[in-house]
Amino acid sequence: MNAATLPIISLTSLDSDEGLAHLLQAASEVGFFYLVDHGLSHDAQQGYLALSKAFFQLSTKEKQSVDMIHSPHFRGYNAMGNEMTAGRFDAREQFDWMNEELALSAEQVRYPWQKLIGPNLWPSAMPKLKPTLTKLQTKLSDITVELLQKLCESLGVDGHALDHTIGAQPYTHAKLIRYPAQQSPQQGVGAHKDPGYLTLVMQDSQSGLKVERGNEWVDVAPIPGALVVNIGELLELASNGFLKATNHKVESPTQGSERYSIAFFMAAQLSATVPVLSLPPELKSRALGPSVDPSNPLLTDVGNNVLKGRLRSHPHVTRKHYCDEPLRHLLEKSFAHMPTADICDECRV
Ligand SMILES: O=C(O)CCC(=O)C(=O)O
Ligand SMILES: [Fe+2]
Repeated sequence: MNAATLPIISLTSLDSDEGLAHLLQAASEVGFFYLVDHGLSHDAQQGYLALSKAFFQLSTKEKQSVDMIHSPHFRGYNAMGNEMTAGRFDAREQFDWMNEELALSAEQVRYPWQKLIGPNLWPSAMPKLKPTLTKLQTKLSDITVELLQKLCESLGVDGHALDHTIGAQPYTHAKLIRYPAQQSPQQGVGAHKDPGYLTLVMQDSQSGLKVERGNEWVDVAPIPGALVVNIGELLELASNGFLKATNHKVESPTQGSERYSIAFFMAAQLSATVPVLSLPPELKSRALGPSVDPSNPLLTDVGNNVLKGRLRSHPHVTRKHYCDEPLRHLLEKSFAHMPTADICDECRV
């Protein structure tokens, strides 16, 4: 499969039954597609990617001033070698931001996922980063909310069937990402599924993103102006496995040219539990349940499903902020059904 055969969906085509049928096919058979006519122009995307490049060109000291190690809320900068996927280090540096919020006090934290709530870290050396990325977050959030409603319609349920899990605004998490060129192909990010409802990826002109199809890894080559969409674990759960959260990974570039991307993850509110939608009979009989992987159980309680990924991806942040009592005990309760040390090998949760 290549760029020509990965489905291309126009957001403005989704008012018609034909458009919805095309969407349903892409989301259920592939779990990955290109989105066009979404309102974020190619030039605007290039502007955001250029800003991202400028961020990564800041001095090490400036980037370290917003290092994620300072944030129990998993926000900020990660240098190369600070992220693990599928038990191996990823060859990428990145800057993460989420909904801008106030942190809860220690007494208010009853569940470990509540530690995800908090402020972002913004570098003082780049004052325009905060307003620009906040604007992008709003735009991408609006696109995903509209797309989620269209996916519900395509499944034959009320377009607003999942709105109550989102409330006034979804949980959003975004990353600026730089994959430096390597001597030989390396794990830019290892094979994984995304935890939320939907992910949007903006890519520069450098390939590297690959999606699993059968036993093959196929390229998701950049198409100018198109956003890449993939289905996350929460949507696989809500559709009882009818829609697929597909494994994907990024291979580092090798020919002297680095790769930039921006990934945007949209989920229900962290406090929500994702319902299983009542699909019409013709789809219900083909929804065979979500995938079962003992090392990666899909959790309908959104906060835990999101936290599971963050704790495993950034073990240095986990060790610094989550391994001491009383949080360690709460973590153990939240993930009691998972194998020991699957979340954190330091505190053995
Ligand atoms: O950089 C990309 O193209 C995709 C990144 C990704 O899959 C992720 O961060 O979850
Ligand atoms: Fe991903």
